[in-house]
Amino acid sequence: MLAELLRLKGKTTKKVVGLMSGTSVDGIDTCLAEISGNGVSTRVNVLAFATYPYPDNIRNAVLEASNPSSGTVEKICRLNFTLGKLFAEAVKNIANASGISLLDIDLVGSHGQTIYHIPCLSSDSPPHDNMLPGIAPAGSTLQIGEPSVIAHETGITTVADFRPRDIAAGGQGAPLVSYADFILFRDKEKGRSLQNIGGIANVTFLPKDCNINEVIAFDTGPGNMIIDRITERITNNAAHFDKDGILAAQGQINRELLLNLQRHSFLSKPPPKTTGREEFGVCYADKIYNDAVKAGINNMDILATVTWFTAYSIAESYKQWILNRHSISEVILSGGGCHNKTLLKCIKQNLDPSIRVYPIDMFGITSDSKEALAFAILANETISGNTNNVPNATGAREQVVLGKILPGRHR
Ligand SMILES: Nc1ncnc2c1ncn2[C@@H]1O[C@H](COP(=O)(O)OP(=O)(O)OP(=O)(O)O)[C@@H](O)[C@H]1O
Ligand SMILES: CC(=O)N[C@H]1[C@@H]2OC[C@@H](O2)[C@@H](O)[C@@H]1O[C@H](C)C(=O)O
Repeated sequence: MLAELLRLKGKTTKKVVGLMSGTSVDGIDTCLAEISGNGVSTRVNVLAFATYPYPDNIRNAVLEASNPSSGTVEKICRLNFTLGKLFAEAVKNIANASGISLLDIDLVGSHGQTIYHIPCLSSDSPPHDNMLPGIAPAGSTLQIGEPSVIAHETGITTVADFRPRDIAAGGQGAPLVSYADFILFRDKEKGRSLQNIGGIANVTFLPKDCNINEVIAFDTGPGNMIIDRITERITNNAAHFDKDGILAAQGQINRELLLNLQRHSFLSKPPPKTTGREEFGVCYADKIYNDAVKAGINNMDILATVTWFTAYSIAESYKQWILNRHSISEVILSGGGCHNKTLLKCIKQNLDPSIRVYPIDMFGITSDSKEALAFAILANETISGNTNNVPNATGAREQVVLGKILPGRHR
């Protein structure tokens, strides 16, 4: 293993595969990139990207495992190795599609699949939550997709399980892409927001000419998660998302429903903050839908209103936590939500007209590939021995080296 680590540390340009499946549970984002250098001198060249969709049974198994009322230790235990296989297949598929041998890939960085996330235990958490009273309560997080399977099946050294070390350092274990955003997008002339719209939406704000400790990053709230679930309800599961925002465009905003949504406590919570299915998942969205139907609101208006609320939660978080001290010149969007034209229109309407809003694709990175690329970069940092969390984003007490390293087959 030492020989492998020394080989990798000595290699200035590496072929790295980043793997990420997020809270939308739509599939495995797989990015093959050439990464040169490390730290602030990192340079990346994306060679290939693909999303390998989860088969329906796997998607349902992940959603079931993520729900405390249906998940069991046996289901999670089995799913961990099943996803490890699928993630390994994703590496093999992207290598095959790119016409390169697995032997030419130096490293894999795998986020895995979040099953459950507890950002932090408050000091007054119920005893059964905080089982070690008197010892600083920490949060906890679980990502599965067994990296030992990835390393064994591909023969490639794999870095995975990035979030726990940040939580061990007192942070919330998320958001982590802010490190990659800093590496790739900091600018000497202007402040810019990198806004991810995945199942959950999160922002990295890079003040003009900032250093890593000046980065502001947090989850802004729901991304596609509520929109997806309401779309499933109004289409009786015929659709999992509002393609291009076509359905929401047919509806009108219901003021009463919007006011109710805007009262969600997450919006007024100061950073550092992260969220997930636990707060904005199926249970939350189903209650919103069922109450709205009882109030006589029609389906398209419900979808139009939650779409507007998602945009509002993003813009409102800028006003509350960024624009009070900084100016934002541009917002660069990534994540699958970029494809929702109605959501993009709502975001622009909620932001000051002076702020330019455009997709990340203008920087040669597709909106769907950014997170997978970020975990390739994080893996390169870990193998280089560099700290790669952003304490200002997660609340960690210090910068730490994230992840666990599983050596590939002996070369
Ligand atoms: N054409 C489209 N029109 C509207 N929405 C779309 C379209 N394509 C994808 N999406 C949305 O993007 C979502 C997937 O986005 P993405 O892969 O960025 O989420 P994720 O990475 O799983 O989430 P997170 O960043 O929270 O981990 C889908 O669930 C859907 O809501
Ligand atoms: C626990 C977890 O998986 N959180 C995700 C989720 O999806 C978006 C947002 O919430 C972000 O905080 C995080 O993922 C991204 C990749 C991050 O860590 O930056």
